[in-house]
Amino acid sequence: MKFSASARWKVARTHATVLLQGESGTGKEVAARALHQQSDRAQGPFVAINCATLSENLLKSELFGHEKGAFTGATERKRRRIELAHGGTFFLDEVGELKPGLQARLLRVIQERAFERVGVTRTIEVDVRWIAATHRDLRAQSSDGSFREDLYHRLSVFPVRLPPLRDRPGDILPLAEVLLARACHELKRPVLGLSEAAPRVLLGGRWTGNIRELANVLERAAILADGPTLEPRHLLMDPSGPATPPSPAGEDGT
Ligand SMILES: Nc1ncnc2c1ncn2[C@@H]1O[C@H](COP(=O)(O)OP(=O)(O)OP(=O)(O)O)[C@@H](O)[C@H]1O
Repeated sequence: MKFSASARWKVARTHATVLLQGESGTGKEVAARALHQQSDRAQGPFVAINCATLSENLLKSELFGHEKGAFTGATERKRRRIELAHGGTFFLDEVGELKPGLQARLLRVIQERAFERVGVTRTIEVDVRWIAATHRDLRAQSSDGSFREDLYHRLSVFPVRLPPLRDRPGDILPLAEVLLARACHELKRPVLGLSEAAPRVLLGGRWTGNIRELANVLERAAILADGPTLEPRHLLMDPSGPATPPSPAGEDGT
């Protein structure tokens, strides 16, 4: 399913659940924050959790919190992230990594807009807008049984695919300018300009790490460049990734 850019901004203003799909580094978290900022919840909290980095138990406790005495070591009541997101947006990153038990609990929260803290039966109502992201094919996962089909349908009310950078070469240079300015700003140095030869090198990259890789290359370049201009020799690309054509001798000033 493909939606135009204007359709994507229409959905930002709604409460609809959005599923962002794309390779690592394509900007899923940036898109989730932008959707939140464009919504009428912008003044509310934006709470994120990465489902791939925590163990199942820790993730359960982080998401739902627990009541004092719910298990050994639970010495005090903990409000956790779903409660903290009340009135705002909850961003579930790498949702395809959720284990089946947590998938079931999450489905209940999304369907019933309420949940129970670990250790209590009293339900807590929450008003949360859900945005989920994954680098996996969640539809395929739901077909092969590794992801609940009902949860997949709940999450993919409005699916948005973020294409890899190599499939949108027209975005490379505009993004490079923004990322270079950001890197220079962080390094507290005047913003560098691109030399005449630098765009060819940037456009020749494979960018398997997508925008994140582009940002890293430009940050390194901003550290290395000592004049006002960024030259091809400052662009240290990952040798396993880019397919940069060799530059004619002397073109980059080396
Ligand atoms: N539109 C954009 N403009 C400027 N920078 C961007 C844009 N999109 C992404 N970036 C930058 O690219 C990097 C990766 O973005 P982000 O973390 O959103 O990607 P992701 O798809 O969520 O990655 P992962 O799946 O690995 O978590 C970040 O440094 C982010 O600031």
